[in-house]
Amino acid sequence: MWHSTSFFAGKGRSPLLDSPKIFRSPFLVSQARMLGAISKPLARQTLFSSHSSPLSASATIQQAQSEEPPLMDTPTNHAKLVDWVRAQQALLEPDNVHWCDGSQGEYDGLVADMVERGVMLPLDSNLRPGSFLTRTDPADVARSESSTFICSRDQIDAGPTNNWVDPKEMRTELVKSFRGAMRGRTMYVIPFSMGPIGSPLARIGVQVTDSPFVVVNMRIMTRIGQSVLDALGNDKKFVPCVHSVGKPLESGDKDALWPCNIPQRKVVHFPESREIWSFGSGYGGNSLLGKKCFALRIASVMARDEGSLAEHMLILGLTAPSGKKSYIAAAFPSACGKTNLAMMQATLPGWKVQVIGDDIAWLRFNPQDSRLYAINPEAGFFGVAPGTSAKTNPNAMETIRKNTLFTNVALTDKGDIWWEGMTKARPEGKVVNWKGEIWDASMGDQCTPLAHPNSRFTTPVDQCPAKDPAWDDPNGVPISAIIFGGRRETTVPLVFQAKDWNHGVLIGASVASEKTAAAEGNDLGQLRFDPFAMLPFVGYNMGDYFNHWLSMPNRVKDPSKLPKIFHVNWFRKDANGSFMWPGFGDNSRVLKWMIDRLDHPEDQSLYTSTPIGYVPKIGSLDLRGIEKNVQGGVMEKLLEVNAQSYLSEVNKARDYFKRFGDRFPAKLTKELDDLENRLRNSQGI
Ligand SMILES: Nc1nc2c(ncn2[C@@H]2O[C@H](COP(=O)(O)OP(=O)(O)OP(=O)(O)O)[C@@H](O)[C@H]2O)c(=O)[nH]1
Ligand SMILES: O=C([O-])CC(=O)C(=O)O
Ligand SMILES: [Mn+2]
Repeated sequence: MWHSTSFFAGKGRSPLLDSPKIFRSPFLVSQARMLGAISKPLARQTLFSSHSSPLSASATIQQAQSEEPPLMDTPTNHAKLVDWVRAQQALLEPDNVHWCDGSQGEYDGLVADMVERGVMLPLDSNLRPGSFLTRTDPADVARSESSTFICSRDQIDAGPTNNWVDPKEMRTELVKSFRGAMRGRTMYVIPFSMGPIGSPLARIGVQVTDSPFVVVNMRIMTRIGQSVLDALGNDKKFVPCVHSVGKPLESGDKDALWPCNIPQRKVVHFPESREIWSFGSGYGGNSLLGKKCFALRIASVMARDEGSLAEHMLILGLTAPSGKKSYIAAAFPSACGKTNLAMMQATLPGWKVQVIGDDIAWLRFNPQDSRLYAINPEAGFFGVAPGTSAKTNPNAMETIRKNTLFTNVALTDKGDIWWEGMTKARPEGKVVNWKGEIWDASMGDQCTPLAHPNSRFTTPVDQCPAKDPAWDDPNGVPISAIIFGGRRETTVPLVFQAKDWNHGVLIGASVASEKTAAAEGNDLGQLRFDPFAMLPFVGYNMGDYFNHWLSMPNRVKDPSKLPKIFHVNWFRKDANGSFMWPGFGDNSRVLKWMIDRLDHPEDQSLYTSTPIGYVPKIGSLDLRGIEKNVQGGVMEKLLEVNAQSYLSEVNKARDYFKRFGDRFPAKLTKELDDLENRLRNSQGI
């Protein structure tokens, strides 16, 4: 039963611990077996000296020759993988090595251990079964863009938007940081698949980590374990990923609840050898290496080389009242509404939205039908908690009812979670905020916000009541429309459509947004360019990335089948600072307009042609049921295109694009010139 006092002590006794299941956990058995199998034959010194540096050994992983035959007891006969794991063991010097099999027993065992140590707090088993709260170190709460590096051989290939360090120098620095980094800890080996196992669009990675918290999160966010090793066979390629919290334990040291090493934190990518090294942070975007590091930074490089795309996009299935289904992908910067749009409960009668993915899309052309097919490489949602409520996102609320890992949210005295925006009023009674401070109503605004603005939930897609039947279709779904968007208080209308593909690429390249809490920094709310919502995630020169997008029409037999491109802005504000558009489920009205445009491209009652693209005629948006919210000129304002303001946008964009030098495509300069001319003509200047 629930005892609130145990929470406030920070060491809730898990209902799991009372279950004899834990003590018979197959995890412990398998761990013992693996430890014996792996660590015994490996004398650290011999191994270490057998490679001049395990880092350079892994750099040449594709050519590496195994110097010893694969050990019979490893769960794989993939010689290069075994060799690589041994090299990491030699470098990192963990006390134990555990190959993750991905089983429920393994997960339960790791969770039980973290509960016992107070790292994870079990929530009330009736209110929130199988769910836990973790509080991170207050300095480790978001992606750290200043310590994220793309270490291409030549600096120009990382481009002006990425941090770059010479790869040789970086490798020397990494050896310094990583040598002995796992002393006193267990090294977990996580084989993971991005995309349904066996899908032609899926790719495999193997992450070693000393964080059991990362293991349990990876099990929700990706497909992990033995089935992945089976898919890898004896010689298929994998992306090697090394992660350490960067806090080795010497004997007698007491471990921190959230070990990390902020001063030395770095998230490093080697695009040519397709490797990832992350040190010092346990926060999701820095430590779940399948997500931003692999599925975007490394995968964008692979996509460039293969003629496909790896994008920071949600994928949704939209069903019209006629039953006709379309799939839409949308790129918005971090914390700008992807999860909400993907899980939306449409307020427009007869329309239904279902989710395929909420953050990342891998897209590839099918030569047979010239259409772009997308998969969600992930298996879970790592969603922003604040603002999520039964009103704004009922599907998310239903998804997180059970088996969910919460990070940096507030804890109520009922043993449930809370965050700003979940309910209008704060919970009654005592609440522990994300820093562990106790708050009650008598304290007013102290200890606020109660949940960190970038607090998150980790939860399986499979639990989402709005999951699309094709969400894990190994062949992906055909995309009809691509949407770009950002958080813009002014200037940018609710929705407009690109005139053609190249104009659409300019629209993607010009995405700008007010900064959110998803990345660290003191510049919250400031406008920054975030091309394609990929600024922190492109693994190569962004100028080349623009070119790659421009090349898409040449890659298909029938370019008329390319998705149509749109831009949206849910975040326009009025003079009082309130959002003008109701947003959330009402965004279905904008999706419907897009489908109307696709179905009836010649119907002039649907749009006005403006210098920035096609904007809806007011009457063409279905506003039944929300007329009151948008009366008194609100719709006119939301759809207004102010040429003066847009000319100043063009100037800012021109200035921003200068940094790409001769890697900036001439075709985009032409698009920008054309846009400027259209705006000037409309003004008679
Ligand atoms: N006003 C308004 N706010 C929205 C809308 N959609 C989402 N938000 C808010 O924007 C914040 C972030 O939304 P998410 O859907 O989690 O953003 P995301 O793009 O998935 O974020 P990442 O996971 O960081 O990539 C939340 O606080 C939402 O409540 C909308 O249509 N209107
Ligand atoms: O990567 C993360 O930490 C979370 C996320 O989705 C984003 O920031 O876009
Ligand atoms: Mn994201």
